[in-house]
Amino acid sequence: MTVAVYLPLAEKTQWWVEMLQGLLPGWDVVSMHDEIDPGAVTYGVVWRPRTGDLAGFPNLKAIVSIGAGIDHVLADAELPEGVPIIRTVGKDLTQRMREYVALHVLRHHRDMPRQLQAQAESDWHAIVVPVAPNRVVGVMGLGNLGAAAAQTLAGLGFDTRGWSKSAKDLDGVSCFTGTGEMDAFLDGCEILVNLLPLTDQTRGILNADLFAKLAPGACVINCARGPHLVDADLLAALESGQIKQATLDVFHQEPLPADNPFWSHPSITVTPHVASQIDAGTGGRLIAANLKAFEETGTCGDLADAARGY
Ligand SMILES: NC(=O)C1=CN([C@@H]2O[C@H](COP(=O)(O)OP(=O)(O)OC[C@H]3O[C@@H](n4cnc5c(N)ncnc54)[C@H](OP(=O)(O)O)[C@@H]3O)[C@@H](O)[C@H]2O)C=CC1
Ligand SMILES: O=C(O)C(=O)CO
Repeated sequence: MTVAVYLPLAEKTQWWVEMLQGLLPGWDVVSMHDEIDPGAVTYGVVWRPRTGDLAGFPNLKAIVSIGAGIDHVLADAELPEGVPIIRTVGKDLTQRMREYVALHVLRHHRDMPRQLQAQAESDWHAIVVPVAPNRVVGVMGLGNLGAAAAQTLAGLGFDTRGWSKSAKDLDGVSCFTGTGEMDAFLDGCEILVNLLPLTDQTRGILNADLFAKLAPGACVINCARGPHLVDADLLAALESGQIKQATLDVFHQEPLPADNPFWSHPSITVTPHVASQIDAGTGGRLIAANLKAFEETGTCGDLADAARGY
């Protein structure tokens, strides 16, 4: 078996090649940054593949996304049809996202940005906020990450809501389903967390119309994909006060260009796509396990649905 690996940075790709080679004895693991024999490649392991690379492998059995999302694979305009896509999910990734969401929800809940501003002004400004059960938080997307994040927030005592495409039943979380229940989900929501996959249905979902349905002065945390957000609508909603604060981990263009106004906006916290980053250690083991299972059985537990988009 030959596994061809691609990440935009050649150095990082090499790091994954070495990790996977150690975990897949007897297999060949190569970098797509090097010259390779396209006919030998049976598996592609990719993050943001270059258009046409995967189409150049005539014997491809499956494509592995180095990540939970598969939008970056589906973005390849020449993606070979019908080749299964395996995503990478696991408990370390879920744990990391739980931590990120808890950190930023608590930060907004306790109004830390205002508290830090007071400290900078040597101002003994005691901010009293509602207790968590009186704070409505909502999580969009109740998959591996969203469900875990919502249950973490419920465990902290928040009045927690979740929204997904199909009906869910999660302990401590009020679940809303589909477009029909979206307005009820958003109504009165004070802190909104986005953990949806990027699809044709969800692109641009964080827009002026949605912001207007939240509680006035709500906070928004986007830790899914940059194109979920209409950037100009967020800036306008911050200007009007409808949105008080935002935490953004993902962006239309990554790395976020130095001249992007988000960097210096007083009400925006920027993190560089680190909410739940996969490392070659944990991720490598998950990917190697999926590749071995797929090779032996023709399937594995983490198959994505390309037609659905996630
Ligand atoms: N910033 C970071 O570091 C990371 C970001 N991510 C992002 O997080 C996203 C979510 O990951 P994960 O939890 O594993 O995804 P899953 O595929 O497990 O879950 C997706 C959830 O979104 C729901 N959903 C999809 N489309 C719609 C829609 N149109 N309306 C309502 N709900 C919808 C699904 O509903 P249903 O259950 O009914 O199908 C499901 O509950 C990834 O796609 C990726 O973009 C992932 C990892 C790290
Ligand atoms: O797993 C994903 O989809 C990611 O965005 C990893 O950073």
